[in-house]
Amino acid sequence: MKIALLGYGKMGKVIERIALERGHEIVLKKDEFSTYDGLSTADVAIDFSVPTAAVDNISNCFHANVPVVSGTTGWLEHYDEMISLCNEKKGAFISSSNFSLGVNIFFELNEYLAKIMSQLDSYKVTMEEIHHTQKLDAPSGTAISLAKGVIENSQYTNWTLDEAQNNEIHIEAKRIGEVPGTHTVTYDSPVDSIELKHTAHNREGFALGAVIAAEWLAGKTGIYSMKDVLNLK
Ligand SMILES: NC(=O)C1=CN([C@@H]2O[C@H](COP(=O)(O)OP(=O)(O)OC[C@H]3O[C@@H](n4cnc5c(N)ncnc54)[C@H](OP(=O)(O)O)[C@@H]3O)[C@@H](O)[C@H]2O)C=CC1
Ligand SMILES: O=C(O)C1=N[C@H](C(=O)O)C[C@H](O)C1
Repeated sequence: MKIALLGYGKMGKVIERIALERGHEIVLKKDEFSTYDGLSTADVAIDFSVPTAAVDNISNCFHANVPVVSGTTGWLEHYDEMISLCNEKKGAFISSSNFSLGVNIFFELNEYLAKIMSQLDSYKVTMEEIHHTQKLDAPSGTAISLAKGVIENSQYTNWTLDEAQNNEIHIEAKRIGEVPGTHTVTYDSPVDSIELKHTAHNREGFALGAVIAAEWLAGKTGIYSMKDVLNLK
C-alpha cells in the first residue's frame, strides 16, 4: 500500500518505521514547508501534524480523493466542517484522539464505569492527563474523548481545566519531561476511590493503531471510527 505521511515529526517517524516493516511504501513525507507532491498517488494518507495544519491536510486528501486517517489533536472546532467535506467529496475518513488498542479498550471501560457510577451520588469524577513538554494542546484529545464518554453516560454536562462547578468534570493537564501519554479517570467518595489508568510506555501503540486503521480504510468510502476498525461496536 502507498502511504502519504502528513506530518513527519515524533509520530510520523514511528509510523514510517512500522509501515515499512508491514510492507508498505511511503510516497510523501510532508512537514511544515514541503508540498503535497505525491499525495494523489497514495492509497491512504496518515495525518499526525499540528492543530493549525490538520484541516488543510485533511481537506487536501478529500480533494485528491485519498482516504485519510487523522491522529492530530486540537482542531475539534473544525470537525463538522471536515465531515461535511468528506460527505460532499464521497471521501473516506477516520479520526481518533488515540489510535492505541489499549486506550480504545480504556474508552470502552470508561463508558461502562460511567454508566454504573451515574447511579451513585457520593462519587465525584476527575481526570488527569500527563504528557511531554513539547505537546501543543491541553487538555489532550484523549482526555476530551474520556470526558465525552462520561458526559454521554451520566449527569455530567461539560469538562473544565478550572475548578469544577456542579456537573462539571475537572481535567488536570500536566506537562512533564518526555512522558508519551498517561491518562487517569478517578471516582472519589468520602470513603474510597476507584481509578482507571492507561500508561503509554512509548509511541509504538499509537503508531501501530494508525497503520492498522489505514490498512482497514484504504479502498473504502465513508466516515468511520476506531470502534469500526477494532470491531468494538
Ligand atoms: N491520535 C493519536 O493516537 C495520537 C495523536 N497525537 C497527536 O499527533 C500530533 C503530532 O504529534 P507529534 O508527532 O508528537 O508532533 P511533532 O511536533 O513531533 O510533529 C508534528 C509534525 O507536523 C509537522 N507540520 C507542521 N506544519 C505542518 C503542515 N502544514 N503540514 C504537515 N505537517 C506539518 C511538523 O513539521 P516541522 O517539523 O517542519 O515543524 C512536524 O513534522 C499531535 O497533534 C498529537 O497530539 C500524538 C500521538 C498519538
Ligand atoms: O501529543 C501527544 O503526544 C499525544 N497526543 C494524543 C492526545 O492528545 O490525546 C494522544 C497521546 O496521548 C499522545
